[in-house]
Amino acid sequence: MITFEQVTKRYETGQEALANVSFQVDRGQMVFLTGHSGAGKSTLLKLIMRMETPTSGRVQVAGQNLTQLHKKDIPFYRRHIGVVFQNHQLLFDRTVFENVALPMRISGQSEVEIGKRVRAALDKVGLLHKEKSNPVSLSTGEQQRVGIARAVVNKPALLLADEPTGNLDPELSQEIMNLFRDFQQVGVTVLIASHDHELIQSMALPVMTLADGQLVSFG
Ligand SMILES: Nc1ncnc2c1ncn2[C@@H]1O[C@H](COP(=O)(O)OP(=O)(O)OP(=O)(O)O)[C@@H](O)[C@H]1O
Repeated sequence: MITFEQVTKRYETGQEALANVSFQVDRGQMVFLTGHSGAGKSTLLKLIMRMETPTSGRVQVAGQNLTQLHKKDIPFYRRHIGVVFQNHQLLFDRTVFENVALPMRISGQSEVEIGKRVRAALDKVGLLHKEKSNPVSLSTGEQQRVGIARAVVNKPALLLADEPTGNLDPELSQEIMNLFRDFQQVGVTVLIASHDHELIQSMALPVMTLADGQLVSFG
């Protein structure tokens, strides 16, 4: 699903964020990405989202060489990737339903389809009864689940999460992980960047470790 071949990313500042990184994540795998602050985790995720391009090497996602991806095709490409952030980036001027509906509105889908899929996504994260609420009235864990519902509403084949449990207590973190597991079990590939060693150790999952831009282990 994701293949990096000798990928190096050097920013314009001269900072080398990734150095000669190669790995493969198979379809349907769930993998942790870890490493110290500044190790290159966000850069790796940005390359997968095609928000950055490699200085050298090749990034391939779902059989598509991202360097060859035409600019006009990037929005369509991104539609197949769900992204979950630590600070969930919800809009507080609209309902939970509308927050989750946003990616589908952007891709111009019908009202009937939106209603069906948004409710299915909210049901999956256990928040169907909150569809009319404003996200501001929800707990942090619930807000994070709304963020996850929004990330999966377009049924992505790939789910990326950047510190998804950063501000949650261990119990809620576990809950979020169980949700990711559910998605993995229906065939979604899940890549989770995290600093949370306790959480990582509590899950029997492959771990990719970056240090100073190098992939030091994957197992
Ligand atoms: N847009 C940018 N321009 C220049 N340097 C950057 C840019 N983005 C990241 N860097 C640098 O690249 C290196 C890797 O950063 P990155 O954000 O990928 O690390 P990270 O592992 O995600 O860190 P954190 O856990 O703190 O988020 C760091 O030295 C960072 O300062």
